Amino acid sequence: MRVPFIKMHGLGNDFIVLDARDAPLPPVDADVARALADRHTGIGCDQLILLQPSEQADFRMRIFNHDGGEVEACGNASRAVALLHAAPARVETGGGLIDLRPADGGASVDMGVPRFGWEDIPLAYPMDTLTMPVGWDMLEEPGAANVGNPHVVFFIEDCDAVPLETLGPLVETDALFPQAVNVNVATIESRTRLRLRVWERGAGLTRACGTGACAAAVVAIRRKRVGRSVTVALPGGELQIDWGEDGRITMTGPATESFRGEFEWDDFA
Ligand SMILES: N[C@H](CCC[C@H](N)C(=O)O)C(=O)O
Repeated sequence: MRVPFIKMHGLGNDFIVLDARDAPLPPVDADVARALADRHTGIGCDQLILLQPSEQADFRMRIFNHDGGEVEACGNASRAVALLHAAPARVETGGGLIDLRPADGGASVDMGVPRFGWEDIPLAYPMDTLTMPVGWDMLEEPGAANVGNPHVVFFIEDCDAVPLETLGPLVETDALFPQAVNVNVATIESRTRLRLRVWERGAGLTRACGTGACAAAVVAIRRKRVGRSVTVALPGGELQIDWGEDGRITMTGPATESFRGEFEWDDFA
C-alpha cells in the first residue's frame, strides 16, 4: 500500500506527517513509528505525527517520538499542523484540547494551562517543583512543569556550555520521573528573552522544542526572572511565549512544509 506523507518542521524540529483524517491508514504502532523515524534506514524525523478524525474536536493529533513512544504534546508539530490545516482548529491530543490559529508563515497555538503539582509532572514522590532539591553533575535545583508533557528546566549561566548529550539522558531516565522527562537548559538574557537548549524525551537533542519553550518560560516567570511575554531563542530559531492572566500559554512561531512524498507501507510495517 502506497502511503502519502508530508515532511515538515518547526525551527528544525522535524516531522513526518501522516494525514488519516479522510482515509484510514493501517495501525501505527511504536515499531512502525521508529522505523519511519530512523534517519538511516527510514525517512527520518524527530517525531511522527498522525492526524485522525476526532469525536470531540476538529481532528486528533497523535505524536510518536523518534524512539517510537507515543506522547501527549508537541508544540512545534502543532504549528506545522496548523500550517497544513490552513484554518483555525481545535485539536484533540493526549495532553488535552489545543487551539491552533494559522499566522503568517506559522501559527499561534493555545497550549492550555500548565500544571506544577509534583503528581502532575509527574514525579515519583512529593517535592517542591519550583526549586527542586536535586542535582545531576553541573545541573542543579531545576523547576518542573507539565505543559501537556513533562519538562524539567535548569537555569544555567551559559546553556551552550552544558554537555547535554551526556547529562540529558541521565536526567531523562532518572527514576524521579516515572514517565521520563524532557530536559531543558536555559539562560536568562533579559526580562523578555531567554536562550534554551533541549534534550527531548525519546528524541534526544533537537533544534527546537515548542513545549520546552513553554515550560522554560513559565518556570522563569514563576521564579520572577522574566515577564509574562518572553522570546525563547532555540538553536533553530525563536518562539514567542505569552502566559496570559487566564493561566493559558500561547506559543507563536514559524512552521515549514519541506516536501511531500509517499512510501510503501509494507516496507515499514
Ligand atoms: N519529546 C517530547 C515530544 C515532542 C516535543 C517537542 N518536539 C515539542 O515541539 O514540543 C515528549 O516526549 O514529550
